[in-house]
Amino acid sequence: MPYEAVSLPGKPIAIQFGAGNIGRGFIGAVLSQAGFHVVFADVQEKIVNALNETGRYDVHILNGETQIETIESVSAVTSTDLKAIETIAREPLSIITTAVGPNILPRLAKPIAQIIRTRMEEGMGPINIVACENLQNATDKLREALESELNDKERVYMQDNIGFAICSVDRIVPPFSSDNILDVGVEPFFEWTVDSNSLKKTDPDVVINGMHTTNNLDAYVQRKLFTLNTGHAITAYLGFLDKKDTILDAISDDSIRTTVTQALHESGAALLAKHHPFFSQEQHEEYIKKILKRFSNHNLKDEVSRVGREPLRKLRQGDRLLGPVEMCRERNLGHDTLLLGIAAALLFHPTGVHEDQEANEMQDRIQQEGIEKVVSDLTGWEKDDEDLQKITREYSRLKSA
Ligand SMILES: NC(=O)C1=CN([C@@H]2O[C@H](COP(=O)(O)OP(=O)(O)OC[C@H]3O[C@@H](n4cnc5c(N)ncnc54)[C@H](O)[C@@H]3O)[C@@H](O)[C@H]2O)C=CC1
Ligand SMILES: O=P(O)(O)OC[C@H]1O[C@](O)(CO)[C@@H](O)[C@@H]1O
Repeated sequence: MPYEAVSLPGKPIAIQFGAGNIGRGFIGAVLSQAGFHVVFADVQEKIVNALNETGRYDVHILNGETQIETIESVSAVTSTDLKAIETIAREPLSIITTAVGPNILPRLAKPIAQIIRTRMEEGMGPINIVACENLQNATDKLREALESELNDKERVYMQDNIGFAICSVDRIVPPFSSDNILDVGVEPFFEWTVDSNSLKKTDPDVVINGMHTTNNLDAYVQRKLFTLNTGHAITAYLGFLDKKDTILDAISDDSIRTTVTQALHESGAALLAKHHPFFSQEQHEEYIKKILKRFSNHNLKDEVSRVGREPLRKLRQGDRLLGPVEMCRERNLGHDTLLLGIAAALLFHPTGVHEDQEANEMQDRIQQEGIEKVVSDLTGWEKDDEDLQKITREYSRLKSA
């Protein structure tokens, strides 16, 4: 179905790339509730058509009661349809957000470059781009991909007119089953924190309720990634080894809960050392408790296979597993439980419907090259590094358990 201009008098437009769980369940919903008409750009035709046919969907807040928020004033385009993308670029656009996954993000360079090009040709003013992905500096990575799509003149326009704001995005939105393919199920908690220093003033200029801005973004990003995501990943990997299906099953196991709590205290000590006085020991203790409570939400069916997905990405330097370990190493702080979490990640290998391409690739590499070489490549450490040896010992122990 061809895209038609939205042209809603007085209504600013937001484009949300990715109409998946976070796109519909969090960022798109916040933007719609803040007064935007939200155009989702996705590659799934079924979702694009359904959004255009109904122009609304329901967000089910999974808190044990029936609480539904209806999200209205939404439509959609196919993200590869550059003609449609060009049409939206001419509208009163003020923000572009993404939630497609870190590995897909560079593919958005083409459609977003089209938007920038069109706006330059039309002499249009500033807009902001915020990549909402579980990846440190995701927005910067998108900007780098855009730079290679644009010519010199377009790059200058981009520098002057496009705000690239890094953010931290926190809401657990697992897949949800419902008669309506557009409906999503979300946990009640949400926190979207955006770097205020990078945002440009747009016309129309909109205050976005639900989007918190700060000039200390680094601390927010690392606190979230190295606590929520670190704890979630270790729960998933230990749960997988213990044949648990869901995060709830895994975190309800005393032994797994104790290990995850210990890992979060190791990571927490490094976060406090780095970011004090941004948050205090007491505040961080509360933050950890709250996260463990969120993992224990009986109304979420969040499978360990989803939370553990793409283990090689999660094992990259600076991500949720090696990131806190590096912070501990730099400060001489204990991190043995985090190393155990890494060993568990290296054994992640779901099969059947949950089969994971990266997990398969990781297992093939371990089989062909040996565990020491793989850990050395992932971490950048020498084979005789004490921590590398600890990981391989834990790996062998868990493997034979
Ligand atoms: N689900 C969650 O609870 C959270 C996810 N995140 C992050 O949000 C991002 C998205 O995750 P989910 O929403 O869970 O994934 P998802 O798989 O539910 O959604 C991704 C969407 O992107 C679409 N997509 C794929 N290629 C595309 C392209 N070329 N152009 C436009 N759309 C495309 C897919 O069709 C899908 O609808 C990831 O970076 C994830 O780490 C962050 C916080 C929470
Ligand atoms: O989306 P990723 O990076 O694969 O990791 C799954 C993670 O994303 C989340 O869905 C939300 O932060 C967490 O539930 C989980 O830690």
